[in-house]
Amino acid sequence: MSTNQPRETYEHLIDNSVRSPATHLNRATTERQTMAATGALPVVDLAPFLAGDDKADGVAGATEAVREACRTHGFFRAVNHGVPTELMARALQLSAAFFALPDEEKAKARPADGSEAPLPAGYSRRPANSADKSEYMLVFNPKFGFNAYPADPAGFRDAVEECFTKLTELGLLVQEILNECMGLPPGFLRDFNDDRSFDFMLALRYFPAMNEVSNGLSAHEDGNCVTFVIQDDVGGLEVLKDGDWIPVEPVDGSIIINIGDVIQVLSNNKLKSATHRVVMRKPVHRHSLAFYFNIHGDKWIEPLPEFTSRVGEAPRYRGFMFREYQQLRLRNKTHPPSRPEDMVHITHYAI
Ligand SMILES: O=C(O)CCC(=O)C(=O)O
Ligand SMILES: [Fe+2]
Repeated sequence: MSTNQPRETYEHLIDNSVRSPATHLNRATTERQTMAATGALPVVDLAPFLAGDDKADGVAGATEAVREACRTHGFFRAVNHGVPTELMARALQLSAAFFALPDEEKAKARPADGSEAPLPAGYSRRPANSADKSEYMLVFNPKFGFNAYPADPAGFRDAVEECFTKLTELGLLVQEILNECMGLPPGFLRDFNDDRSFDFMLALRYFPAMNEVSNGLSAHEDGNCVTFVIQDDVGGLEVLKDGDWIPVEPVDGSIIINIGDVIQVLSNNKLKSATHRVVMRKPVHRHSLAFYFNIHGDKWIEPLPEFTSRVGEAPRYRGFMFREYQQLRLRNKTHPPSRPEDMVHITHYAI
């Protein structure tokens, strides 16, 4: 994750989703959150947290629902999360319009060489030797000035930036909820992870299934703190749970949230960074937006005392600098290039 990574080496940092059936989500906040499943994925209503009052009805139940989902699946579907459905649909639609442009047009959305960004921003495509088949636009928090945008389609940049802002707010909220779920002192994660310069978002387009089924994105775990996925109505994202691949069905207006390796390590495996993948089964493109709520590369990551010495449990991981882990993930995917078995997982630091 150092600056000036050669262009071909950054794509696998991405461990990384446009409209869906007219499913109407129940907006009512129930006293006790249910673990009701759409497909088999837990659903959590975040409305109680957005009521702006810690004591709002439903906060305790929703916190418990998040804890349970992160413990059992590492994944959940969030509803009433504060990101407008209209914004998500607009961003996906404009993203699809961008990817439909000729390659020469898309290639113009590239930053000048020498950018100081943690990863090269702008348009790219997974190399031909990659098992994964997609193209994407990578953006950082607009305030750092790293981003390169296409001139067309009009409104794409605004939609992407609005999404970035809303997803950052959601990331901060989910971080607070996880802090509570993990029983940490109030504000611990907020102070520990107070730099937003490594957060990034991908607008992704996957290619139509070639035969009946094609690889979209190989099985992986996300290396960051928490990931947020907004997907169109095509489907293909799947989560591994107890040996079975569970489909993450598209549901209009919902956002998929999953725990990454950093939280799994900090919690000494109490919360789970689940294996997931994208499998293309339809002869159409798939679009998604994946937002990586990350942590600064210089942070030292190790299991917290709350989950080790204070409870008499052995740490399951040795400590590491986040940047080092990210670089290992990159390098092993590209030298030699790109076989799923070359992927470095968090087990690299397991004790
Ligand atoms: O596109 C998706 O639905 C998921 C992407 C993903 O898993 C990732 O980028 O890490
Ligand atoms: Fe992922």
